[in-house]
Amino acid sequence: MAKDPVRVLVTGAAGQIGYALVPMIARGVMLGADQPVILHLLDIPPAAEALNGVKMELVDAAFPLLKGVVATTDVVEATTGVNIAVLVGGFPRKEGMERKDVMGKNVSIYKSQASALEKHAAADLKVLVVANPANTNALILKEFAPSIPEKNISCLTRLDHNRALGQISERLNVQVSDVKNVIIWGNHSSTQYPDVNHATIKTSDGEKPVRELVADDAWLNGEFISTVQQRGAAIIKARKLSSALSAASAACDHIRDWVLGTPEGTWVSMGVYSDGSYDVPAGLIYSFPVTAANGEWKIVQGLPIDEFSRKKLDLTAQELSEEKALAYSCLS
Ligand SMILES: NC(=O)C1=CN([C@@H]2O[C@H](COP(=O)(O)OP(=O)(O)OC[C@H]3O[C@@H](n4cnc5c(N)ncnc54)[C@H](O)[C@@H]3O)[C@@H](O)[C@H]2O)C=CC1
Ligand SMILES: O=C([O-])CC(=O)C(=O)O
Repeated sequence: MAKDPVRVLVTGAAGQIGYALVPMIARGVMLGADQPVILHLLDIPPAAEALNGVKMELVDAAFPLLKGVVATTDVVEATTGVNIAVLVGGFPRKEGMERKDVMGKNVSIYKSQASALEKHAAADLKVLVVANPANTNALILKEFAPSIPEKNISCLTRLDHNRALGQISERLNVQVSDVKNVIIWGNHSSTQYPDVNHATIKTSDGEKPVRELVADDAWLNGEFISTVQQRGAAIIKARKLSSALSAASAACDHIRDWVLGTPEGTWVSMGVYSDGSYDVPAGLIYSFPVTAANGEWKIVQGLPIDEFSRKKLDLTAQELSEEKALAYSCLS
């Protein structure tokens, strides 16, 4: 029997990530090739005409899985009945800006969208915040939507995770699909800690540690980390626009693995509400290694954390605590 359609909200749908993301969702990249979808697209009035253009193109693409498109500038209409919300709407960072610089503009959007989602979305709503500062926007959303279970609110660090896989694959000249279990800890910002201490590569002799195959700790502890941390800025410098196709693809990976489950023996990185695991302060949205099954994620427990890593986990937690305070000061 055909499945019932899932309603997926994309905010900022007239923007550049939105333009890359909506066709992926309509093709089944996010929820599977047998899952019909109804897209809810939200943007603000100055972008209404462009948003309508996106809707026209979705119609023109004749996607078999796409059962409807609601394109609107009305938050209530956009959020009504949605099962999944991918929140991309906001102001992107420009060259020379840190993600903190876009804080004031964005947190107030997330406060008001929290209320709309709480009132109008489906009971099983899952939220992915993409817009920066992604962790802190997600935290504000959580705090101003107390009836949405905290386990249903997350932010995107999968792009950073995929960037780390990509760097290892390039360095060793191996297939990216043979690299797994890198971790992005902490904030989706330049303090994030891309950790390869538990990452492996599939070889003809079985799985081997990334550290052993790279055999260059100076690179792994230095340039590798800074390249992943600064990749967003490098893309902005090259394109004069921030990452879009890779961000859209990562958003699909994030939701797909959350809803459909992670492969056996593989974890991914997701920004989720901290419960104090790994001595990360509770009450932050922090990126952890997670596995998912039956639509629920779980933080991978018990990984040994060496002294080098400990400092980096703490540094990015510190930044998130400061961002939280700054966000509240922007809201007051
Ligand atoms: N977490 C991650 O890995 C990444 C996050 N980002 C962030 O994603 C966000 C979107 O990036 P782009 O698509 O490149 O930006 P964009 O400027 O092309 O699109 C943003 C869209 O959001 C709309 N918008 C603004 N306020 C809104 C509101 N209140 N409600 C609904 N829509 C609203 C704008 O009109 C625009 O159409 C930015 O905050 C960017 O920094 C970008 C790349 C990666
Ligand atoms: O760097 C930015 O502002 C956009 C972004 O989040 C990324 O590409 O990781």
